[in-house]
Amino acid sequence: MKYIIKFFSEIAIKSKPVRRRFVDKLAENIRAVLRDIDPEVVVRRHWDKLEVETAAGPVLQRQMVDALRHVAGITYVLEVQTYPLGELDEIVEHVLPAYARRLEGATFAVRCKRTGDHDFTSVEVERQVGGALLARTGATGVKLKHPDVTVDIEISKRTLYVVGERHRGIGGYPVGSIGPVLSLISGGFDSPVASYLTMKRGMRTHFLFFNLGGRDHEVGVKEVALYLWQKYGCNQRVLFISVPFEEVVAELLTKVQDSQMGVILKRMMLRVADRVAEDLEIDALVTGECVAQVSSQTLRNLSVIDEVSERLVLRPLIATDKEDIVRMATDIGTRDFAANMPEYCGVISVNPTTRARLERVQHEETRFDMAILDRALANARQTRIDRLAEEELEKLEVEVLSVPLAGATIVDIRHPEEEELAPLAVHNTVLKIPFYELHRKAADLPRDTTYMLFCGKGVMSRLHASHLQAEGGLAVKVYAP
Ligand SMILES: Nc1ncnc2c1ncn2[C@@H]1O[C@H](COP(=O)(O)OP(=O)(O)OP(=O)(O)O)[C@@H](O)[C@H]1O
Repeated sequence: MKYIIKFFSEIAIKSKPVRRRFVDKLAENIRAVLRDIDPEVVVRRHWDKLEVETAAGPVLQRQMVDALRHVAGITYVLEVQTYPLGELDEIVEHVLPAYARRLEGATFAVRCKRTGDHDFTSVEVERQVGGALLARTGATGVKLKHPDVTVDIEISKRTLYVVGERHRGIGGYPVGSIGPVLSLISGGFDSPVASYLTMKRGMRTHFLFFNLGGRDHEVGVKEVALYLWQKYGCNQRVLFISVPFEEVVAELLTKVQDSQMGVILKRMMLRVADRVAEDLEIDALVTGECVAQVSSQTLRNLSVIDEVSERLVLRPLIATDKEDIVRMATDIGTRDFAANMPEYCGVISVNPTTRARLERVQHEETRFDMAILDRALANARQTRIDRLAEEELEKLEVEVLSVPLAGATIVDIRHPEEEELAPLAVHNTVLKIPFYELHRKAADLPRDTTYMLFCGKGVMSRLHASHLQAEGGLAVKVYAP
């Protein structure tokens, strides 16, 4: 099977060298994503498109299309058949089998895109193919505006491309083609969506989490970061950095006026983020803040917060309605994480200020022992995101087996969409509990059996297994075939 990858539309206005750089990056990302599914996959570069060729079977093909639909920088993935270009009537013979079934009872229009020198025009191809399809299929008629089916043909020099299914991509820029950012992620609805948007716009997005107290919260945030990276990150190397902030919280609770606490906590986060970013040579920070979403998210407060950072603070969601954010979270698959995120201890003012005054805030901060920030930074844990699970495993002994144990119950923790694409074929009893529900449902699982967690790549399952084991009570192993 061949696929044609249509670029993001903004590429049309780029200079030649910039265009080449973006296209190279996109090709590299596509290779990185598809190699996991088909190591033999071939990706070819053309000026106006990329071509992907695979000899994999239909199940893997579906997985490949699904993966491509989440690679930033792609507007369309077209399934195509290619033929050496012959005469006009030969074109008809190639198009007919690809469209006959879909045209049954439908209106259609033929669209032909042609590059190279030929002794016919695109319009002539459209007329000839259209006439033949009308005469030889069950189509009800030609309709140039809003047809039920568009018959897509491309002719490039001596090659004919007959386009079958067309899948919409997410658009944006290839991840890694724009500079890196450090995203402050807290696992609610907003910050994962903000991180997705920076990834989609081509920024290599590293994750920074402040642990305010609560292992469950940390595991939950790691999971959502890992999910975003696996689905949209194109295997780019990124870091997950976890900074212990319990001591900061304790200091704030004892030293700072209640109404100023929220703003000061965010200033403490930005101070640390700024230093982490400096070390990593990252120019911008990202947060999920949105003006007026909660009463303390005022422009005044945000500018007082920003005052401590030397770096640009990007807020991709600043003017987005909450319902649109939730819709985006649903579309990208992070909604369920947010809805199931374990409660965590935060610094919540009973009556937060909405008009922070810089002098007042600075005065409050004189009582705060800034050495605590140095300690938090010194104790930060920085892990390559693809190694998160190994790091968790180092802390605990969780057995990883490549074959299921007789009598064990396999828990398939993949996202339902992923599970549907490649159902698990084992003889054991299989429970389907998506990872975002596992924590909640684990409490009700009978204790008299061994559970083997399974996920596509073996990362999420390791992360969860060590977490469940740490909580005690369940006999858990990892099934990683
Ligand atoms: N514990 C944390 N670790 C990292 N970043 C955080 C943390 N808490 C808040 N932030 C950052 O500050 C922003 C605003 O914080 P706020 O408390 O309003 O977020 P939230 O409601 O906890 O979570 P979210 O923004 O993910 O919905 C977040 O979007 C996130 O970028």
